[in-house]
Amino acid sequence: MTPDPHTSPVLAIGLMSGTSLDGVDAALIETDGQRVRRLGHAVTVPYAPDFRERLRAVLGDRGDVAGAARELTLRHGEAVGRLLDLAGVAAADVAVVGFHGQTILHRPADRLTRQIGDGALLAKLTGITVVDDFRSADVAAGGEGAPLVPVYHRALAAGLERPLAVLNIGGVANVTWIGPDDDLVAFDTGPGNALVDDWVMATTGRPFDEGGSLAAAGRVDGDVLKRLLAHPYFTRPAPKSLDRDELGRREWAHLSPADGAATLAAFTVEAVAAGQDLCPAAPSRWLVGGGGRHNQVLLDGLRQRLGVPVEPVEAVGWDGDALEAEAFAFLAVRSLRGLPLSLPRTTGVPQPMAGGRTWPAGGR
Ligand SMILES: Nc1ncnc2c1ncn2[C@@H]1O[C@H](COP(=O)(O)OP(=O)(O)OP(=O)(O)O)[C@@H](O)[C@H]1O
Ligand SMILES: CC(=O)N[C@H]1[C@@H]2OC[C@@H](O2)[C@@H](O)[C@@H]1O[C@H](C)C(=O)O
Repeated sequence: MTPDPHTSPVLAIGLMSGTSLDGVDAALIETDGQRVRRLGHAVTVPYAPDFRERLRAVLGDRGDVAGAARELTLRHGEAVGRLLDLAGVAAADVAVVGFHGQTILHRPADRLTRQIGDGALLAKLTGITVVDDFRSADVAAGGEGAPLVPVYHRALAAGLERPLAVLNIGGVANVTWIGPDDDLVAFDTGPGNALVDDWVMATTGRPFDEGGSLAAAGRVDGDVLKRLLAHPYFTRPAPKSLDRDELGRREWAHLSPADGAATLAAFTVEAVAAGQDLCPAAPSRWLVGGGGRHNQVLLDGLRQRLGVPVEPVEAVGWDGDALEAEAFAFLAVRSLRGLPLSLPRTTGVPQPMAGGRTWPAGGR
């Protein structure tokens, strides 16, 4: 029987440029948009420091947004090229590229979210159909527009124990709770690495706290931590989402570099612990993806606070650096097939919501 091109598994590439502004992750998967048949190669193309600064300068939707969007798109085109070379796959064999873009503004309460990147240009550069603008439809319908990875986490986690929590510690941290009937609850827990990164850069000139060594040498300032956790975000019910710098009010400016790193790491951990109380039932296991899983202070803190196994996602054979990029490959296939990207309990959208905008390979 000939496979149905509308429902059979296809090769898809996902591209994610996250809130850490550190680079673009690209990943290849094979999926029908419901199940993941195969995980393929993945690459990261790091951004040079001057491009990071140009991206940082357009956060808040100001400055040379068009220039940054164009350069970002070129970097993404480069990532696709490298991934295809590595995988030994021809562009013509890839059905779609899921292009998340770079979030430069996220204010769902005002029905605003903006991811920059030029989908038409990327389709032209790669010769592959591109899906972008994943969050707008959800936000326009009254949803948070984030997180969107939960449906992918659920597909990947088929067969694992429940209730399961999949935690991503990127610039911002977000959790997917997967219940006994495969029901989902998701939200951003609070800070991930972005505050620590900015602090470590400002006080030591290094881009992040390698392994958590600076935090390990410091002492948590209980008063500062208490003030940080008093932010109204932490008592808001789920679903909820954050903009990168929404929590940054610099209460910690007077601390030593090590004490600041320790206090901000504790902030990330305590925000996750607060998030556990928003889950319908306490997860029996936490799987951690994103760059924060390399920070030992974060992982040790989570283990202490959560009291159940907390492991990097590699424990179940996933790639913690590629998970979000893979998710946007999966979501792009779902978008082409009209399947929902978000659900009432993942983004607060009134009904399961489709989304994404398609730029055909041939250009039109
Ligand atoms: N070896 C390491 N030790 C400590 N921290 C690390 C290490 N490697 C990466 N990180 C942290 O992980 C961050 C990058 O994480 P990741 O790539 O998951 O974020 P992102 O995808 O940009 O963010 P988001 O998921 O919020 O969109 C770095 O900025 C750094 O803080
Ligand atoms: C608006 C936006 O870009 N949010 C990101 C960010 O980075 C982590 C967290 O905040 C999450 O909500 C989301 O990304 C992931 C990929 C998501 O949508 O699931």
